[in-house]
Formats: sequence, structure tokens, C-alpha cells
Amino acid sequence: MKKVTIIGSGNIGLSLAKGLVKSEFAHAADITLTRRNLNALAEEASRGFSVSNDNKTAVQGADIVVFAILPQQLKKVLLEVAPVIEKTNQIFVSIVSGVSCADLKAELGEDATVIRAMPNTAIAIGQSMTCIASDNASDDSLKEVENMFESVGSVVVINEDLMTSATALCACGIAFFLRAIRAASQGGVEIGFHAHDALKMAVQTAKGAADLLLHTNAHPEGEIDKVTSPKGCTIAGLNEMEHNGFSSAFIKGIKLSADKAGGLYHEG
Ligand SMILES: NC(=O)C1=CN([C@@H]2O[C@H](COP(=O)(O)OP(=O)(O)OC[C@H]3O[C@@H](n4cnc5c(N)ncnc54)[C@H](OP(=O)(O)O)[C@@H]3O)[C@@H](O)[C@H]2O)C=CC1
Ligand SMILES: O=C(O)[C@@H]1CCC=N1
Repeated sequence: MKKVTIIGSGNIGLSLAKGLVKSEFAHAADITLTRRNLNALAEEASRGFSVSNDNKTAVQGADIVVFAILPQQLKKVLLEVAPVIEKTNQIFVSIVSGVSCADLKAELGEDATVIRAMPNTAIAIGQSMTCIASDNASDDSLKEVENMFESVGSVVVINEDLMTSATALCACGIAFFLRAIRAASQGGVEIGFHAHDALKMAVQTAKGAADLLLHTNAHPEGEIDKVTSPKGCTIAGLNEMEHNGFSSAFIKGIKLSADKAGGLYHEG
């Protein structure tokens, strides 16, 4: 089993930790979680994770070190751990948005093996879409990190220049689809369902749509054509949504997220 240290155990760091244990990629005891407010990790400590507020100690002996802190918090931590890292044995994975491999190596050293990864919070249940990229990792190192993220979802290896796009589409994207589900359930309440039934119906309908595409490799529009009866109620509803900017709003939101994701580190 690999030893994994996660620096920054907030929303995504903890989701990753839970997913890795659930998938049996690692035992809780092989995962070290850090944050400054150690009290907030009491529950994880009781579940067998090693917890610490000492990043320097926590990185030592780890096979894979994952940085999961905010872009604005990263530089200080990189400078803190740089003197104690083992460049020949350790892989450094950053899931911090807007931080390039060059930025990481500028602080950790040019010979450090750095890999960027962009998962989403469904990683906690093994359903992440994770994109990974590196400009210097060996095939073996890249494979090791790919295996880790494949244990908790799907992985696509991409060119580094597409990482901010991956951030918007996949990492932010899960929030966009969640909001769409909430909107559908709100519509369901207006047309007569109690909120809990409307939400359950919206969730299962969204899951069915996603699974349909995953299982058949079909194009969404082909599946939509099967639903829209001539002069029917689906095309009426769909066109009303489009007149109100549904696709356009989604596309514009994704573009704005991608623009924003690129700038968070250097904005400071
Ligand atoms: N949330 C998401 O869905 C995704 C987020 N990301 C990226 O992951 C990163 C983290 O995001 P998110 O989890 O949402 O943010 P959170 O604020 O939830 O988590 C960040 C964590 O880092 C800890 N932290 C801050 N400074 C230090 C430090 N010096 N040493 C150790 N721990 C520290 C904080 O705890 P404390 O204050 O106690 O130290 C906090 O728990 C961001 O860069 C984001 O871009 C990427 C993909 C998805
Ligand atoms: O909102 C954010 O900035 C982070 C990055 C991707 C998901 N959450």
C-alpha cells in the first residue's frame, strides 16, 4: 500500500481521503491529513487517519504528497516543505487550481516530480472525473497517480495547457449539474410534488440521463430526439428553456469559471 499525505484537508482533500479508503487504494492509517486547525480533524483521527498540523513532518516518508489547499495558501506551504522533501522517491500532486507544474517546481526544485490533478467532490464515492497532467513525470510516476485517481473514478490524461478548462468543466462542473438538479426539483414542486419527492425524481432522472450516455456512448441530442414527440410537451419545454438562454448560460458560466480558474494563484 502507498503512503499518501494530503496537505490541506478541507472539502476536496477530505473527499479524496474518504474515496481512497472506500476504494481500498489505501488504509486510513496509510493516509496523513494536515490542516492548521487540528481540532477539525478529530472525526478523521477517530476513523484511523493520521492527522497533523505539521506539514514538514507529514511529508516525510510519504510516497505521494497531495497539495489540496487554496491557491492563495500554496506558496507558503511549498516554501515550508521544500527543504525536507525527497525528490528521488516522492511524487507531488497538486489539485490546486491555476498553479502550473512550473510554479510548483519553482518552489520545490526543478528535479521534483510534479503532477497536476483536477478531481471533483464525487471522488468521495469513487465517481470523480479527474484530469491529470505533468511536464516532467516519468511514465511510471504518471501511471502511479493515474492508478490512484482511477481507484476513485475516471481519469483522462491531458496537456497541461488544458488544466484550467478541466477545472471549469469537471471540478466546477459538478456544482453546475447539482444546481440544474435543484432547479428541476423546484419546477417539480411548482407542478405538484412535495419537495422530497421532487428531488428524488430529479436526481434519478439526471442519473438516468448520465448513465444512458455512459452506457451507450450516444450523443445527447440523439437521445433528446427520442424524447421529443412532434408537437409534444418535451420540445415545448425544451424550446422555452432555450429561449431563456439555458445552453447559453451553461456555456458562458463554464467559460467564466475557466477564466477565473487560471488566475487564482498569481492574484495572491
Ligand atoms: N472543492 C472542490 O470541489 C475542488 C477544489 N479544488 C482545489 O482544491 C483546493 C482546496 O479547495 P477546497 O477543499 O475547496 O478548500 P478548503 O478551504 O475547503 O480546504 C483547504 C484546506 O487547507 C487547509 N490549510 C490552509 N492552510 C494550510 C496550511 N498552511 N497547512 C495545512 N493545511 C492548510 C485549511 O484548513 P486550516 O484552515 O485548518 O488550515 C482547509 O481545510 C483549492 O486550490 C481548489 O482550487 C480542486 C478541485 C475540486
Ligand atoms: O471553486 C473553486 O475555485 C474550486 C476549484 C474547482 C472547484 N472548486
